[in-house]
Amino acid sequence: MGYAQLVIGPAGSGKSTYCSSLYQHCETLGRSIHIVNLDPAAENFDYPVAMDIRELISLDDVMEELGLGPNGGLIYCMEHLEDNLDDWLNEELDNYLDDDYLVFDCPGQIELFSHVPVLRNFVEHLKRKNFNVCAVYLLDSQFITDVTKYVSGCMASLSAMVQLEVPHINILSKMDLVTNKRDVENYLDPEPHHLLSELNERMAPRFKKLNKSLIEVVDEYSMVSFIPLDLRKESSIQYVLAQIDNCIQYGEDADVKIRDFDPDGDGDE
Ligand SMILES: Nc1nc2c(ncn2[C@@H]2O[C@H](COP(=O)(O)OP(=O)(O)OP(=O)(O)O)[C@@H](O)[C@H]2O)c(=O)[nH]1
Ligand SMILES: [Mg+2]
Repeated sequence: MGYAQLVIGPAGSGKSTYCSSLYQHCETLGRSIHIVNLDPAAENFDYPVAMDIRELISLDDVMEELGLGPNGGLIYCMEHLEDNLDDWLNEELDNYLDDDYLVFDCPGQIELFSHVPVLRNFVEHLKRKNFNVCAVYLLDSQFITDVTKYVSGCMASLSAMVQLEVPHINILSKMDLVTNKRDVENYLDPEPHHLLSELNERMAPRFKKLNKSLIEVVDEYSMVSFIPLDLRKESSIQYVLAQIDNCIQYGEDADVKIRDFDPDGDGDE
């Protein structure tokens, strides 16, 4: 059984920074973790890259040879990855052991988890390879400065959740940029009524019915809950990681192993 986090979220929401902080955190703990770059456009990394999509395909080549723009080029690269799950990805995964923990740093283009099936097929593939997978959706804390932004961020997260069908954790990133902590409280686990009245206040009266439906959708999926992440604090990273580990049952199996392991070798329990 392997373990995997798929780190997704809008462009610039802090996915790669989260990955590198997570790597450092685990390194301090002496815990093994491997970060995989799935962004064919990424150039600089603050973490050791365990696997790299750029070894399979380069965005620059695609743009140049096929005359595609950056976003079309990215979709092309990701579809190429999809076509190569059985060979390239499997070969790469063969380098890892059963218990390994992989973190996939994804590109930020929203279409990858809204309407293109690439990531879904990627996740399905990992599941078939016996990985417990969790989607980790990062939303920039600046989204809470405006309720309309916040709701659109929630909808994007929801569409990822519906598309991917794996356990899903929402994180509010860049908490160091939030000056008024009380503002945040209202958005971590918000009251639907509260959100609705704020939306109504913010938007023209003719949107009232739409607002109500939107909030109902978000509420019915009961997914609007965010864990705040402040990368300056080890305790914050630790808390987020514990929630994710719990979600993919990491550690539970390890406990079983430790219990099953009989150091005396006499077989008595
Ligand atoms: N203040 C602050 N800035 C952050 C934090 N995390 C990321 N940033 C900044 O936000 C910008 C984007 O961060 P990235 O980690 O590259 O975001 P990303 O989600 O990987 O971006 P894409 O891969 O392009 O979608 C960078 O300038 C980071 O320095 C944080 O916790 N606090
Ligand atoms: Mg990135």
